[in-house]
Order: sequence, then C-alpha cells, then structure tokens
Amino acid sequence: MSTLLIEGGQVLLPDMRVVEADVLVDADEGGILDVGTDIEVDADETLDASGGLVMPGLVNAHCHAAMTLLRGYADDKPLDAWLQEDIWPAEAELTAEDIHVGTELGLLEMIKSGTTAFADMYFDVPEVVDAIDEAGLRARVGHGVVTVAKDDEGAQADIDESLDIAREFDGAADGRVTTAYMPHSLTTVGESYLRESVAEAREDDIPVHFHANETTDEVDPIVDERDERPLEYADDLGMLTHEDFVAHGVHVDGAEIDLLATRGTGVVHCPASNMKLASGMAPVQRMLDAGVTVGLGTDGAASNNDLDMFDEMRDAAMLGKLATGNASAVDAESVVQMATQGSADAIGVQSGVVEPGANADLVVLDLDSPHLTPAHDLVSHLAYAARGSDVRHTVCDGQVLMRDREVLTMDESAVLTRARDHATALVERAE
Ligand SMILES: CSC[C@H]1O[C@@H](n2cnc3c(O)ncnc32)[C@H](O)[C@@H]1O
Ligand SMILES: [Zn+2]
Repeated sequence: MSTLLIEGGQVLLPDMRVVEADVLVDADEGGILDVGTDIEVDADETLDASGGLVMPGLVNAHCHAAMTLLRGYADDKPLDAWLQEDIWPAEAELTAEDIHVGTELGLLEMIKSGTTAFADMYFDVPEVVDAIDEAGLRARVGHGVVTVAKDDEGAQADIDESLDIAREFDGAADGRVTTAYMPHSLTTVGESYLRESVAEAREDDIPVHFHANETTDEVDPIVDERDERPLEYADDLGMLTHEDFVAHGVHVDGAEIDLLATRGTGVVHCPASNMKLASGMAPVQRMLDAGVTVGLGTDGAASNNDLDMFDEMRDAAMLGKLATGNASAVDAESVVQMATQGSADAIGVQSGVVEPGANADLVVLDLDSPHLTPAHDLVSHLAYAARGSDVRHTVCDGQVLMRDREVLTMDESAVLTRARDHATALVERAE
C-alpha cells in the first residue's frame, strides 16, 4: 500500500469542529485511513499542512465546465435573452475539441480553487470524461438534451445520446466518473419526450438532473398551461426521486419545497448565476428548514463568471440574508455544509467529509494571509473570507492534483494557451 500523510495542520471535521490532527491516506485505494494526533507511519509521500486547514474538497453540484470558453462573452442580460441571443448561437459553433479544451480550463480552475468533485451538464461528453480522467477529479456527468426547435428524429437522437452516454460512462476514470440523464429543463424538452425518456432512465437506475424553477418566465407558462407547479409536473413525470437533483429551484412555493423534502430530491443553489441573470432569490433557508438536501453550484463560467466555490459560499450566505431580511439565515456553517456534504449528497458522490473510511478528496487551505487573520472562527473564514487562491494543496481520490499551487496533472500554461486560442476562434465563427 502506498500512503500519503497530510501533517501539521488543523482539520475540519464533518460536525464542523476544527481540531489539530494529521490525515493518513491510502493513495492506492484513494481512501482516508486515519485522522488523529498519534499517527506513527513512515509515509511514502507527505503534504505539509502547517499553518493550514485540511478540509473536504469542495463539491460544485451544477456546472457546465466547458463554458469557460464563453467567460465574459455575454454579460448583463436576463436568462432568456442571454441564452437565445448570445450563448446558444455561440454553442452551435462548438467543436468536440473546443469542449475538451474548455473543460480542461474549467478543471484547472477547479483544482486551483479547491474543488474536487462536480456535476456537469454539456455536450460531447466523451471529451469531458477524457479531460476529467487526465486531471484526476471526481464528477457526475451527462449530455444535456433540448428537444424544442428539433424535428422528432433530432429530438430522439439527442435523448438517445444522453441515455447512451449515461450507460456507457458510468464508472469511467477508475470509478471517479458517474453519470445522469440530463434533460435541460421542463420547458426545453417536450412532455412526451420527458415521460418516455425518464421511464427509460429509471429502468437502468440512471439519476436525472435538470434546470428547474430558475425564472418566473420559465415557471409562469407551465402554471398557466397545466394549472400545476413545475415541480408537481416533474413529479408526475417521475423526475423527482432521491437520486435526482435539480439546478436552481429559485421560484419554488411551499408545496414544492415539501415535495422536494418528501421525495429526497436535491436542489443545487447557484447564487452567483441567479444574481447575475437577475433570476431571483431562492428560498434556501426555508428549504433547509424543511429538510431538503441543498447543494451549491457555480453554473457555467459565462453566468458567474468563475468556478470558485469559496466565492459561491460567500454569495450564498449574503443572498440568503438579503432574501429573508434575516442576518441569521444561511449562516456560515450552513454554507460550508452545503458546499461539501450537501452538494455531495445532492449529486450522489462519495465526497465532502474528512473522516476515516471516506474518499480522500481534500484540500489544504493556507491560513497565513492578512485576509484570514486573526482566526477566531475558521468556519466563518471559509464562508466569508477565504478565496480559491488560498488553496495550497488539492487531493482527489488519494492522488495529489496540486502541491504548493503547482498543478501536477495538467500543464497549466498549455491549457491556458489552448483555451485562449480556441475561445478566440469560437467567437470569430459565432460572429
Ligand atoms: C444542453 S447542455 C446545457 C445548456 O444549459 C445552458 N445553460 C447555461 N446556464 C444556464 C442556466 O442558468 N439556465 C439554463 N440553461 C443554462 C448552456 O448554455 C447549455 O446550452
Ligand atoms: Zn446550468
């Protein structure tokens, strides 16, 4: 067995206590063997955590990683106009290689800002999986389906691709990649397609992930046409099981919150995207109080505009207070929990905790900087003061992905060069 010892730091435990301890990892199996002060072992590899906090790797529960290529391409518009006038025309020009390159850029950004697992909905998923395999992260991936404006043959092909991808790539990258069936939303995929395809996904125990209740422009037509709320419609279609997870959940009423809690369906809160597109303020504290599993996601870099989950925690805490007029709402512990165990539970990956037996997905945060001094409360710092650039080391599945801010699994400058070149060419084609 090859071992990795992360020594000399403080450790954030699953119950949010911080203790001084070392962490011993089985680097072959990718699991945590021990967390304690009396670990006596001559480890094969060590990571220095002195002056730092060992914490779970953050879990970005809703993302479109390759959209890094469209970062800053179209800003300051609401969702529908942004998608229809700018993003979808540009995405129509994407090649498989663009998606590989854009995903690599997203993964690099995640590793450098302390994210070790994520959920991704996009196109050309084999390219996404290939990039994840190389970079060493953990992910649940899927092909996003849109049937509106397609003929029946095109719509069915899109659905088949999503289901086939979910079957083929589940367990890829040594088990670090799992999959889901990913219809884009309740308004961009027709009812009969949803009904049939979700039933097909169920036959193979494939989870379902979709955008839901993001804007009133999306919710109102469903209510007008069907006389039921969107998540009641989704429930009727069989899309709300405990394995499923929805992105956004901004405009959900009390009955929908109860439905999410009863079904055990996860909700991924995306505060930065919701604020930037002026989509609204999700009732996060109400969902937490009702027992809904709430995770945290960045959404794509075109609506955020970064993939830094520390930013996202701060945004979630701030927005949660503003939304309720209550400074105690969505407190520091809640957002740290949301970005770790909550996200991992929502997307169904084993991650988000530092304890013996857990997967060794963890980061070491450097505390020795002005904006983290003094350190009265490290959970407060994680929620309100820390930044992705404070991450010193990143480990996923027992493998060191970044050591002292040097990414070991990717050639950082080559990724940046390729991303710049591909983004420039993409935008030229789109104009
Ligand atoms: C069909 S693949 C995913 C699809 O979703 C688009 N997208 C990015 N951000 C959002 C969002 O906030 N709401 C809805 N759809 C979004 C992305 O551009 C892809 O086309
Ligand atoms: Zn999204």
